[in-house]
Amino acid sequence: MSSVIRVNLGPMSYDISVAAGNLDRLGSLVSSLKLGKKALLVSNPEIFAHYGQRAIASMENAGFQVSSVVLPAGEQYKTLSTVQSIYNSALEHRLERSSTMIALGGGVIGDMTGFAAATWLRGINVVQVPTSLLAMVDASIGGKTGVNHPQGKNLIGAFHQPRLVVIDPQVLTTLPAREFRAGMAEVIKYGVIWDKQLFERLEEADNLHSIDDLTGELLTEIIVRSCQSKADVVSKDEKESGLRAILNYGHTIGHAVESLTGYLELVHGEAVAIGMVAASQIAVKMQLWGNDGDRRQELLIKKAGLPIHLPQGLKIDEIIDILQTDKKVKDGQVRFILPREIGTVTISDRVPSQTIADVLATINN
Ligand SMILES: NC(=O)c1ccc[n+]([C@@H]2O[C@H](COP(=O)([O-])OP(=O)(O)OC[C@H]3O[C@@H](n4cnc5c(N)ncnc54)[C@H](O)[C@@H]3O)[C@@H](O)[C@H]2O)c1
Ligand SMILES: O=C(O)C(=O)C[C@@H](O)[C@H](O)[C@H](O)COP(=O)(O)O
Ligand SMILES: [Zn+2]
Repeated sequence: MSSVIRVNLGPMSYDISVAAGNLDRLGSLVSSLKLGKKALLVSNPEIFAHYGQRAIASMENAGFQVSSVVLPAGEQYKTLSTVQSIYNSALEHRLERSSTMIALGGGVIGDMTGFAAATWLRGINVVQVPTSLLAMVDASIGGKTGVNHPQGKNLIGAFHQPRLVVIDPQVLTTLPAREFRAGMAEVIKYGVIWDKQLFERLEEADNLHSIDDLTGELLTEIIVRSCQSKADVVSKDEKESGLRAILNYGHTIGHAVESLTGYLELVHGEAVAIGMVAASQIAVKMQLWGNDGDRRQELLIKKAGLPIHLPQGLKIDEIIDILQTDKKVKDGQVRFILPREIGTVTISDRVPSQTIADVLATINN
């Protein structure tokens, strides 16, 4: 099964192509964009070892001159100094304004490559080739690019849309199970914020722990529905002036927890799962939604083997403090995305600090 989802942004519109075997079609897919002939492939050691040569061969067969740069793996390396290595490589290989950076990897590689492309020569092309479930359903789409600051997650960045997103679900066979589960957190997010039918499809599955729990058809359906949800939202509000903030469901607390644990204890999707549990309980306390929605979400999060409690050793005051660095803060008010019913959320800047503290205490280990 193959699908093409369109992100509609006027002249900056682009396709998300989802099909088994797409990695070997990368060159011909990029060729159809009529970009310059030089390309820089950015990856990390493990992903490059699995898929780098296939991606390069496909690009070269389509007539591109391809160079590559391999960055260290891990969220702790999503920094300006790692991006510097991409700039160095772009300089060494004389990338031009018509050239293309190819991000082959998870969200960390995607965010950094996107940011390098947004800033090199004041902006060159980027094609996203996501290899983790999380990057396929979320990070590769929508043009949020950037790196972490020591004081907070994704504080440095730019909006820079890809020219194309190329998804090959077959590469998920080598993705570690923990990373698969992390991707499921963002999938569940779409079910809660936008796509009730997706939520119900997930509820029907016996297990969501690993790729082996799903048929190939269900996996593709989950990827395509998630990409469609993100494309719908981004097409309506590219730069998060309103609606797009709903994609941040679970991220207010999630980012705080990631940042406070130095990006070493939890992966992004796990932190988002904890953040969704917190946001849901806040919504229950504020009588925005009932216990049933909260229970159904928690069941799904558990079914995906994701955490529902804060990691040990975090101080609630510190979490509340760091919420002030969240990008959604407006006039000093922390904004939360809160569920109302499965498939519908609301944005609120009226969550009392005591409610946040009470909920954090409840989910503290
Ligand atoms: N820009 C956005 O809109 C957006 C959206 C969501 C998340 N993000 C960002 O994405 C990052 C998280 O992305 P992630 O979960 O992909 O983490 P990641 O990029 O760290 O990848 C997770 C791990 O899986 C490995 N991996 C990836 N694909 C593989 C494959 N096919 N086979 C074997 N190993 C593979 C990677 O090497 C890495 O060790 C965070 O920095 C988060 O902030 C950005
Ligand atoms: O695309 C968006 O918009 C999102 O919020 C998607 C999130 O899953 C993602 O983690 C994003 O990077 C968070 O954005 P930020 O602006 O809070 O850093
Ligand atoms: Zn996220």
